[in-house]
Amino acid sequence: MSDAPHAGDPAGRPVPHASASVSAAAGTVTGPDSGPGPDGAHPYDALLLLSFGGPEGPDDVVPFLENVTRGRGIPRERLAEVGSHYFLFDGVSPINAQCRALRDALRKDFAEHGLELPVYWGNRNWAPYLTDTVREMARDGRRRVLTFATSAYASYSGCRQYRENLAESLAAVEAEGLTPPHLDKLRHFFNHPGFVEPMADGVLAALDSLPAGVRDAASLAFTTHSIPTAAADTSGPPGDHGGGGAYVAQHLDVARLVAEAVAERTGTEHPWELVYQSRSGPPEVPWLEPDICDHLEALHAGGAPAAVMVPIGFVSDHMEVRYDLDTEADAKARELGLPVARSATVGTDPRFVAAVRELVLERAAVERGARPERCAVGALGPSHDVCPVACCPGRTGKPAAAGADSPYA
Ligand SMILES: CC1=C(CCC(=O)O)c2cc3nc(cc4[nH]c(cc5[nH]c(cc1n2)c(C)c5CCC(=O)O)c(CCC(=O)O)c4C)C(CCC(=O)O)=C3C
Ligand SMILES: [Fe+2]
Repeated sequence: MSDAPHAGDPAGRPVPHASASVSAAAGTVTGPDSGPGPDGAHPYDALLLLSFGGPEGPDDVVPFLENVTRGRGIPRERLAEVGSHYFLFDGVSPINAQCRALRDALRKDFAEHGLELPVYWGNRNWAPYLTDTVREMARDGRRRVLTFATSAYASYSGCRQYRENLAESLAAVEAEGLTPPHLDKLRHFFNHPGFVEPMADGVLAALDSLPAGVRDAASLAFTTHSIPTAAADTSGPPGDHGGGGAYVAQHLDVARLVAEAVAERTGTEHPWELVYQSRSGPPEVPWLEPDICDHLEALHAGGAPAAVMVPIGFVSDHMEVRYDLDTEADAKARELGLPVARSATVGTDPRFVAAVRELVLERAAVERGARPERCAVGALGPSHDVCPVACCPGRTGKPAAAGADSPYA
């Protein structure tokens, strides 16, 4: 935080220097555990936690899936299949409970650090719906709101689609005669140490849970949501397009960072690979591969004694993790006789919660004209604050808020 005045830590601990060289391997805490300084989060008057949403009972499942897939060309069989995953869990997705927990953890962290910034929560696909939340913020008189979307990496699905949802909600609230707040969006956080370090800890714990005889030679299978290769190739700003785009490059860097942190702490270099899961869409459309289940087969065939599945694509243990990994991929591994463990997602790890606060304070300082230190680990550097024109393009050219091509300047 170079230009912004620095209040230090109310607990009286020394304030560590925010640095990209902070060792993920040493398990040290991340950037500045900083208080807000006299400007607080000015010019922002609220934080919006924006997420995917999920059903919370059997009657919600079909309407939820209709919301998710409207106009997306998902085959009927795939929908029935995905619906059955939710019914296995009584129609309850874990994601909303996890968002409530994150919202509450953020409120607590902000309060503990003297940051007066209300936290709202809205979803793309299920209640609390984003439009209802934007209306509530308008009624509460919020004028400028910073959005934290629970999606770490660049892609249409993880970035622009959320920005399109923001634009739709702004338009809907405006049409009701209300003045909605101006909305900005935080930079992608994939390479923030508060995201990377808890994942490295998770891998160490998962390795420890494997039988001692197979632990040292276990492979790390870093896994994320598959997307169409065409969407991957155009992910991120135009200059990053092609060859898997920013989406693949960002995941590869996180995987490498976690693998290196694990090697440093165990003294053992585990072989690793980036693989994909939760493929959807018609079979003739190419999506990123290999699939995690095929990868487990290949590992087994190649003589790997064990594997850790590391869900770097997801911030919490929602359905993609509980079903696609803990149920389906786990069954595949059992069938093969391959010992596997699944490492933890960051969830409400205090380092991740603190990272959100740091990102909020960083962006607020930028908007005040300061040049704060921008914490990031790995080779790619901190991501852009404002998505440039043609960043993560969609098929429809819908208006998107919180970017250089936003009609809501
Ligand atoms: C990149 C990415 C993320 C990570 C970034 C982020 O977190 O945003 C993500 C997250 C999630 N995806 C989720 C659920 C679903 N995703 C679907 C469909 C799709 N996801 C896609 C991509 C992503 N998805 C894509 C390209 C499609 C095809 C349809 C389309 O092009 O839009 C479908 C439809 C059925 C199916 O086709 O599988 C469902 C039900 C849930 C909630 C889980 C819960 O309930 O706990 C979460 C967090
Ligand atoms: Fe983007």
